Amino acid sequence: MAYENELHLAQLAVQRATLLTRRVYAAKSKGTLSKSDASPVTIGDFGAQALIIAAIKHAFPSDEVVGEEDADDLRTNEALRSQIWELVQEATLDDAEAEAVLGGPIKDVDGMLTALDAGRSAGGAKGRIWALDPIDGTKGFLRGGQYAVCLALMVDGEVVVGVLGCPNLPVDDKERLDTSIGADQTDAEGKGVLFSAVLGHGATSRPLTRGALAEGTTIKMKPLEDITQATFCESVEAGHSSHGDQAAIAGKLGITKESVRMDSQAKYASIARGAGDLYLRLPISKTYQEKIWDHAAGVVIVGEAGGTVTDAWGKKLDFSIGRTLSGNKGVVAAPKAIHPEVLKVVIEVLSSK
Ligand SMILES: Nc1ncnc2c1ncn2[C@@H]1O[C@H](COP(=O)(O)O)[C@@H](O)[C@H]1OP(=O)(O)O
Ligand SMILES: [Mg+2]
Repeated sequence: MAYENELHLAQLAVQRATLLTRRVYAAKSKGTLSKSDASPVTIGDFGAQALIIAAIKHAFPSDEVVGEEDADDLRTNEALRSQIWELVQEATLDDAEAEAVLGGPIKDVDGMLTALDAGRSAGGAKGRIWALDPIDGTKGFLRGGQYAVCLALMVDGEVVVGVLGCPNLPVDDKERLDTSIGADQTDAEGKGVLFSAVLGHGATSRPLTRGALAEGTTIKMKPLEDITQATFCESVEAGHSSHGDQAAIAGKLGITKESVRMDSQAKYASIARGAGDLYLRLPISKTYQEKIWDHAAGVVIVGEAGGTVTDAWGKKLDFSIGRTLSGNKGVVAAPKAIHPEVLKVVIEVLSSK
């Protein structure tokens, strides 16, 4: 299979980093996250980004990375730096082979800072560039709801590999799909899902483990014969997409079920495995540009599970422009067969404003 080594590296790197974020949340819940006064999101973000970039640079030294964070804050904040260094050192997988693929633990503090700083790529249309969001859905992370550790590889501007670590999604998609799953979160095994896809080679999911990867299962979007029976996903945050426009679109499509609101790219993952059908993200701000790391992994996973993802005007999401999706507005994700019908209504609603 194409990109087999990249996929394996990405899966293990995301798994190791996701476990770190879960440990941060557990420490926050227990009140033992006291060393610096930084928010748990900041701590998790830095730790996860350092771990993932260190692994990428070990395996593919000349690849670039577009990451959300850099090391500036850590260079000036000693308490934060040592807290994150401690966490990063402890974050090893329980499997020597997996650790060897990742290059083992980061060697020293400088190595951690160098890894963080390697996320400054400007992106673009040429070469191999990874897009990384160490904690997507920060609000979800803080409320013990959905969040995701997101990593994708783009080659010449096209997303070819995507991996999402969703530690608070139920392993069994028949379980309820809501946002109150992580309230009693620990870093114990038995919760969470790792999703992945390679362009042209399908999408899979597997339970999140602490060691070697669990066996993967192919995922597919739910075949939807009657659009009025659809379940649509949207952001929890009303400031991130227009709940009003999305309700109007659902109404025009004859959808009567209430939307499922969740944070992060867990929405892409959920519809890809058939726990929901549509994802609507209608722009609310005229100026906000979506970031590539907020969509790259989710888009290839939905595409490989039988879906189509475009922006709100039907354009393909263009990951080749730089760090943002400056050529696009909004997101419409749906099973291939019904995407045109959904898009028609989206455009009607947007045009009538
Ligand atoms: N005005 C906005 N419109 C759309 N997305 C936004 C906006 N402001 C922030 N975001 C991004 O939405 C993502 C979360 O989306 P969701 O609501 O689906 O969980 C975050 O990565 C967040 O970026 P940031 O992390 O820079 O705040
Ligand atoms: Mg994000």
